[in-house]
Amino acid sequence: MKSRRSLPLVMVLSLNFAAVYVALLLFIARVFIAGCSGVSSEGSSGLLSPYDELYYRGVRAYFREDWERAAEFLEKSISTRDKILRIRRKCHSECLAANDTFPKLDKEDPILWDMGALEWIQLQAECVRFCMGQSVSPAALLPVSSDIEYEFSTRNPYNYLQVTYYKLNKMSKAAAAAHTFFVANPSHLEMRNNIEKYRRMLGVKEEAFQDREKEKELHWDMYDAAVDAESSFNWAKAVEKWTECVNETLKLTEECRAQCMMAPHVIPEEKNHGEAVYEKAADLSLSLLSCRQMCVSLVSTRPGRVSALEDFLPLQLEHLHIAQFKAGDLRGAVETLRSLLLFYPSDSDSLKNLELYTETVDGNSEAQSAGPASEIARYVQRALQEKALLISGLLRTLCLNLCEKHGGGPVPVAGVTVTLDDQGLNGANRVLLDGVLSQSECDRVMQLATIAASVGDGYQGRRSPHTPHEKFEGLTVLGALKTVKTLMDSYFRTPSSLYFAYTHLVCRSAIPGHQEGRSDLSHPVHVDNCILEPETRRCWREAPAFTHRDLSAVLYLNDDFEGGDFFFTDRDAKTVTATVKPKCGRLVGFTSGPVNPHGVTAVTAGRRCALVLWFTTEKHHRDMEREEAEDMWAADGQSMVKEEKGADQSHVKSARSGRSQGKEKERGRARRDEL
Ligand SMILES: O=C(O)CCC(=O)C(=O)O
Ligand SMILES: [Fe+2]
Repeated sequence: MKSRRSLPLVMVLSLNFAAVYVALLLFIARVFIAGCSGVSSEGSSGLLSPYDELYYRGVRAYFREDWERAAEFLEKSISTRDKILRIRRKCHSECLAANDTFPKLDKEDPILWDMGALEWIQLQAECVRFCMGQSVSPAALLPVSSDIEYEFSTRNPYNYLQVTYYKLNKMSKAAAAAHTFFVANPSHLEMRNNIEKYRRMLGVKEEAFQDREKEKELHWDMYDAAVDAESSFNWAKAVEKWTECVNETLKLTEECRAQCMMAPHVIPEEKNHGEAVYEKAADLSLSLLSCRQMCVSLVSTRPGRVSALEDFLPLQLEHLHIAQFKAGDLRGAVETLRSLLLFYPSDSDSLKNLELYTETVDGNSEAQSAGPASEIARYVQRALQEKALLISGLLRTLCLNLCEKHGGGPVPVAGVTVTLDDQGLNGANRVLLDGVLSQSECDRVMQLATIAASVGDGYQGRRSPHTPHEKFEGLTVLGALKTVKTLMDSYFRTPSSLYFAYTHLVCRSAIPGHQEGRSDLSHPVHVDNCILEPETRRCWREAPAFTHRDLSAVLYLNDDFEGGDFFFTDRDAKTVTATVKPKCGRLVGFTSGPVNPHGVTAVTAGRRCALVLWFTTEKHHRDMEREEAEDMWAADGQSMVKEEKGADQSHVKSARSGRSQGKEKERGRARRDEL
């Protein structure tokens, strides 16, 4: 007998331990969260244990070099996973039969569809969970980590098993494990060498080199057999093998899709958050649909290959109808061709073939009346429907972010009127409101700016960051301006809750004696939530821009100055599309993104003051400082505003200053500590 010691065993000892380790930590957390400390590897309750736990036990035993235990647990993890997947498949079909009214997309009201889909998903998931609960322990019902899924999908358990069986001197089992791993990892050189060595070992027969996962990939064998039969013109056999292959492919795809139901779909909790639930419902149904779509490429990818065989099912149908025609099964050929036409209804080759077949069978009414195979018809119908839903869902999600028309909602505050809308302002998602503040309110806020300036606000006496011809003062105003939020919320019909992101009062004063021949702007053209690149007309939604800003509002306080017009431009930052003359109580509101580049012309005389507000839909970006100040104000019922000392010009620099974003956050934190 040849020596076994020559087999190098370093190969798998270095195998993905890091990944396993990370996944192990995740698993421990999962068990901890599930509170199921007493999971028995044997499943003492008679229920199946979590296969990831069994796998970790196996891996731990492996690294302890406890080979008996390693083999036991690794094998158990593989067989338990198979059982659980089978049960899930069975439960899925049973539940589908009981809950088979998948919602149809309502084009008029996609939100209703999402809610319908959400309800359907929940019902189905609940049914599957209950069904599986009969044979699977509660811990094993929880989704496993993606690391573990990756381990199994790359057949890594067989990598461990190969060494384990070698150590246990079970060479045939080691050879099978090596082969099984190698099928999915054909460029693994060490495993190739190992297989060579096993082959040279006495006592290891050729049959030992079996693919233990073959059952899950039977369609590839059928596929290869069908191609073989075709090349030897054995049409009857080709028909048989292509038929088997089509059926197996459908079965595997359905099996894969059934698993999507259990992917970690989190049901929205914030029921009271109105529209946020709709968005989550949309996300949820989208993630389910994309998981199901992914199955098509998974099933069309040979083990060990990276890319899928394109159009796998139509390709098989194409081969099948030709084989059927050649074998003289005209009825079958017509039926298959009709199935193929479901995928590509206007494919000219298929239509010509159909014509040819029908001519050939002229008078054979039985063949003529053949329709598509019902199973394929169902499959295609559903796949197309899901694809349409997926595409419309993705478009809708994109649209919510990019192209949805905002604006046009009511302005529910007495005395406030819409002066100009999108049309009047010659753009999208813009509004000009008047009457938001009364003259006395404007005066009061203006006084604050004056007080702040006299007590030495951080901006006082400084040159404007944008132009040396103006003095620049700024101060944060907290507490007030809920009205602005109400107006913005209502007019722009924001789909989710709005939060104040940042609010401040900005005054720009002309410096006498510096106004000759000015050609600069008080505030250069910019976009509030991205970095505008006028040359390319692109806007980079990345740091240092305040990317979380969704809506912008500027509330003007006075008009006793010269210049200082607010204006919108095109993305070239040059073509002015609308101009707004500030005055007390006038509010210009707009979405903070690239459809609304804007700037301020030079203030050439006097002092121009405005409250500038930004809103976000991202809760974690809300202005804590403002909320806390508001709470304080509510508690002592005194001042409505809180002056902020040491404010710097970073706020008005908006998207262009790298420092400013960090500072805004930093200051937010510092202030909270002080409060
Ligand atoms: O003061 C204005 O009119 C506009 C200010 C502005 O666009 C900004 O601060 O980002
Ligand atoms: Fe701005």
